[in-house]
Amino acid sequence: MAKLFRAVIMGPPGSGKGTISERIAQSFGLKHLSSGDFLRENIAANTEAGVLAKTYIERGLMVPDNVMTRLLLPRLEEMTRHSWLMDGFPCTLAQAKALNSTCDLDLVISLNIPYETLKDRLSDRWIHPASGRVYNRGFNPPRVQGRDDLSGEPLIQHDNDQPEALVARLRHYKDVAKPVIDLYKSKGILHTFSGTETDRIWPYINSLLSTKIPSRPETDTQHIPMP
Ligand SMILES: Nc1nc2c(ncn2[C@@H]2O[C@H](COP(=O)(O)OP(=O)(O)OP(=O)(O)O)[C@@H](O)[C@H]2O)c(=O)[nH]1
Ligand SMILES: Nc1ncnc2c1ncn2[C@@H]1O[C@H](COP(=O)(O)OP(=O)(O)O)[C@@H](O)[C@H]1O
Repeated sequence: MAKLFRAVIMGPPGSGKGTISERIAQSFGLKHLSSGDFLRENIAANTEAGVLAKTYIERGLMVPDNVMTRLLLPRLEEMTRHSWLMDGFPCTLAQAKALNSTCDLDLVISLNIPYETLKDRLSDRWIHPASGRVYNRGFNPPRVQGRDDLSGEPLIQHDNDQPEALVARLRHYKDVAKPVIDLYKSKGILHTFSGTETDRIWPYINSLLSTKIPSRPETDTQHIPMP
């Protein structure tokens, strides 16, 4: 069996982690894992961790490190047969250290996007809450305005995507991400991409990954379901 590939994508809110992760998953057949999706699944299933996490998310707070690691690390340990790309975890140094003790990462992608760009994107971000599907009126609009493409259900905007809340979220991201980025830099696995447009950044990420993972064969395009 080919060697498994394990990668993490980091970046401030709105930097395009979700958008780029989907492209990586499609092009290279990695499983796209998202901390936000794991949390939403646990909340929907009323698990102990989900009930606890909900109380933080509802208040716009980060979920405590021990809840995140208890939730995610066992799921990652189970993934012995698939290469994966994790989006949204680790967020803090404590999470990164816990992940380190569970697995060896091959690569970390860090997105470096100017504040003005983030502000513009997020103030125009529309979300389908049930699935986490994300739209942007200019970049990837829904087929019918205000409606999810697959379910037809209404799209919503997050209060914390508005400029006032965004400044605080970005400051917080910078503070907590810095030691994580430094850790991965010191391990020699950090690759930083800067720019204002996902479509301009993507070719660089694509060619970096092409040197590390074989491209997905044309015929093998089916979606791999979550375990
Ligand atoms: N205009 C524009 N919008 C983009 C571009 N790339 C992504 N977006 C949109 O910007 C918003 C944020 O992108 P996401 O992929 O959700 O970013 P994220 O880093 O996962 O964000 P968080 O989930 O908040 O951490 C979405 O509405 C995207 O559709 C781009 O190059 N240009
Ligand atoms: N690694 C993490 N550590 C702590 N909390 C997290 C983590 N990932 C996600 N969360 C929590 O889950 C919420 C939803 O995450 P996500 O879907 O990535 O969206 P966003 O960051 O855009 O709100 C976050 O606002 C945060 O409260």
